[in-house]
Amino acid sequence: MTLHLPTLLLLDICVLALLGALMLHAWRRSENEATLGWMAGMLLLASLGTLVVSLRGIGMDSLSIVLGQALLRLAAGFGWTAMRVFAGRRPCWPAIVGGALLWALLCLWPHFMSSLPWRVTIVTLLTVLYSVMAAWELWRARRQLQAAILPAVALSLMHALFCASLLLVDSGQAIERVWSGLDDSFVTWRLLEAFLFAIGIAFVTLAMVRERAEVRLRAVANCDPLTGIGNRRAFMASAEALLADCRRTERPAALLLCDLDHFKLVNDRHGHAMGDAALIGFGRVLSQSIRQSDVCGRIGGEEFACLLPDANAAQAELVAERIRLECSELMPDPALCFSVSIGVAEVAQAGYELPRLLALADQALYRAKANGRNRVEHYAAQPLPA
Ligand SMILES: Nc1nc2c(ncn2[C@@H]2O[C@H](COP(=O)(O)OP(=O)(O)OP(=O)(O)O)[C@@H](O)[C@H]2O)c(=O)[nH]1
Repeated sequence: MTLHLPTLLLLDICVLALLGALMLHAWRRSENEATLGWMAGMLLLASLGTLVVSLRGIGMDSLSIVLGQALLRLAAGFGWTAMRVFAGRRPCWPAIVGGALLWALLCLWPHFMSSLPWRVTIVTLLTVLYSVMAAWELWRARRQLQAAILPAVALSLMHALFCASLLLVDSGQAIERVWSGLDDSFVTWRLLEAFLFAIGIAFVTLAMVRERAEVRLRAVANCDPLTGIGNRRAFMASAEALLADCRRTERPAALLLCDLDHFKLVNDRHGHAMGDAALIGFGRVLSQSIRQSDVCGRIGGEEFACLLPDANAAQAELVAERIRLECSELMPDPALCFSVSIGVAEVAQAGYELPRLLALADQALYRAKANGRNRVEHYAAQPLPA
């Protein structure tokens, strides 16, 4: 099959420009997510570079060769930087413009300018280099990227491989034939591959940016902004899932309901900033006192909850006692009498229903408050104190 080169060039220029404009729009809408800005730059530069390259043959050969290829190398530098900033690294300007500069400098050398194999070799090597660098930027940061990066890595490596293999079989002879008037499908296939790569990498980048934004939004929606531990919504969802797992595997579980004592006094006497610091400190004590398999959260103003799988009431009371003791050491001023009351309930009494477990733990908490605060009580089916 032979593709019509002028049609392909026109399509390439228009589609890249359109994609670049759409990417620019996505960049502005995403509150300036830098990856999209660099990707928009890559697409627009690629469109412009292709336009300048296509001017060859109408009396502007030198301009087309030097400027067109320099713009395309700059586009490759922008594409690499899009992946680099997505991976959390800063743009490196010398390397971004390095490819285009090297190209322009080599073009000052008449022997290089007159040698098509040399020109094609350098252009291809620079493309391969930027593509491999883009894949490497993503791969080295893969554990913290919170998005599926494999499509982008695979696309970049396939692009590099394709260009490298063309270099091995051609070294510019096909281009010579095309521009001297002979039709050759070889160059059109190369152009088509670059075109498809640009479209593919643009969509894959959009998907990566979107996926990461969703993961971050979900984390924000589930996190209590003051203490940094889970909020009520996150606690309820995780605890429900954990309880369902315990029910399925017939494991015990216990729930701790913690309420800071006389917290209104802390705020009234020492100000809200001190109250906030106490809440932050308690959140830290709580998350450090439990195992990784447990879940905890701030479920109200000064109310916190923990679900402990594989623990009965006696084991849960030990954990609660540890939390209570650590809490009493939180405040530097002993006059503050900063303490916590904790109610404990277990699934042996409440069953595997979270609302029932919370209700029984709440009754135990009420008993702890009524019996003088700064203590741990577990649920007992006795009448509550008045
Ligand atoms: N600083 C601060 N205070 C909060 C926050 N959320 C809730 N509070 C305060 O926590 C206090 C809770 O007071 P109460 O419900 O009367 O309970 P308490 O004073 O702890 O008394 P007991 O629970 O009976 O020991 C209120 O003064 C709330 O304003 C917060 O995010 N920061």
